[in-house]
Amino acid sequence: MKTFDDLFAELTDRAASRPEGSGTVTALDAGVHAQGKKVLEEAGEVWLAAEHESDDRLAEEISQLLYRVQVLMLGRGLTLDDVYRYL
Ligand SMILES: N=c1c2ncn([C@@H]3O[C@H](COP(=O)(O)OP(=O)(O)OP(=O)(O)O)[C@@H](O)[C@H]3O)c2ncn1[C@@H]1O[C@H](COP(=O)(O)O)[C@@H](O)[C@H]1O
Repeated sequence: MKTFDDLFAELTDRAASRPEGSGTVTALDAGVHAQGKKVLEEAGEVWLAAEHESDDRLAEEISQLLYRVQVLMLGRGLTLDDVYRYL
């Protein structure tokens, strides 16, 4: 099963190799403003799912929020260590 760190490594590779058809590449090219909007949008969906949807739907929304946070991190050039040192 993929972990948070696994996904970050995968997205870092996408950013470097820029494979055709990658949604991550498109999201990175859209810039930090668009990336931040996606984080906010997914956070809202997580909130709504937590109040109104099943555990499985909530978990799916959380996975999308984690993905969007990682895209924003890459967009700003942050590493996992930059964040983990505050945990
Ligand atoms: N984990 C994710 C992931 N989570 C969410 N998303 C994207 O976020 C979308 C869901 O978010 P929204 O609710 O905003 O849906 P949407 O508005 O229809 O999305 P868009 O039209 O804005 O793309 C999905 O359709 C994906 O485009 C993800 N896209 C990719 N990944 C993983 O990232 C890796 C790299 O993916 P690619 O860059 O696409 O190769 C792979 O392992 C993927 O599984």
